[in-house]
Amino acid sequence: MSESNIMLKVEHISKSFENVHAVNDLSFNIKKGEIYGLLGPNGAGKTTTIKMILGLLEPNEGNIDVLGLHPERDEVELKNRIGYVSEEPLIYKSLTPKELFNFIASIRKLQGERVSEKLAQYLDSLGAVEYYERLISTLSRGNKQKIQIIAAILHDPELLIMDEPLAGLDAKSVKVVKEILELHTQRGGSVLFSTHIMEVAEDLCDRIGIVNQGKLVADGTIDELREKAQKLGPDYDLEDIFLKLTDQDESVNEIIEKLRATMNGNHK
Ligand SMILES: Nc1ncnc2c1ncn2[C@@H]1O[C@H](COP(=O)(O)OP(=O)(O)OP(=O)(O)O)[C@@H](O)[C@H]1O
Repeated sequence: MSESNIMLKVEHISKSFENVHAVNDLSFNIKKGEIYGLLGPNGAGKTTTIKMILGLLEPNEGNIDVLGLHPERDEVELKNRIGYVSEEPLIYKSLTPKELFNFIASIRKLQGERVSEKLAQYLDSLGAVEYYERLISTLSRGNKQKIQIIAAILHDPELLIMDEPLAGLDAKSVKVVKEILELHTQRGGSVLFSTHIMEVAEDLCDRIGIVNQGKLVADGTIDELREKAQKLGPDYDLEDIFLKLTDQDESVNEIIEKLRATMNGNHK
């Protein structure tokens, strides 16, 4: 694949907060039409990585190239060409979805029948029509998340960046969002998303980067990671390799044993 097909290039980035090494020498890239998942346990450094890609945090070291742009220097152009779904859907609480989409349409200069048709279709597919004119602050977490997803994708961004996008969504909405992402990549769009759930990454991603303690401990297609897992033993699957690479395999059993011992002790 040629260089021009690389939509995001992250090279050796690091970020520390006082004495916490949140991200440590992390590199990966995303190609055109690809869904790339950053998979890691809580606190692995996924959100910090995403914030550096968006220019919301400055890396201490390393380089980031997003669609040929610099995250901080080219902030305005970047905003027009990417879509972002944050971990916490807290934006524009004092508006209704209708007001929010009117606002987005005006700042992004989105007009015409095609945009209205797409918006109506997204709202309908995600069951959001019924709360279209209710204040966003009064919506449930999952319903706020749906509005945030539509807001991020309505302008057909070349790169969609999503931090735990399926958290809080019901099964039907998860299916619809997956379909929206598939259609987005079929049209040549790319997606970066973070998750701590292996099944979500396996189901959705063309490639996965496994992150642990700020480092990329594995990177590859599902098949490549599956091959890696099988090298560990005949019964190893993707979940096993994820748990092993993120040091969660043995520690969880120890934690459960200690928990049981303490709780049972308390009842004596
Ligand atoms: N502003 C900050 N100040 C201090 N430490 C921070 C800050 N932001 C993140 N960290 C620390 O950096 C590490 C990585 O956090 P980050 O939010 O990137 O992880 P994550 O992989 O997104 O986790 P989760 O799945 O729980 O959202 C954690 O130890 C976190 O406490």
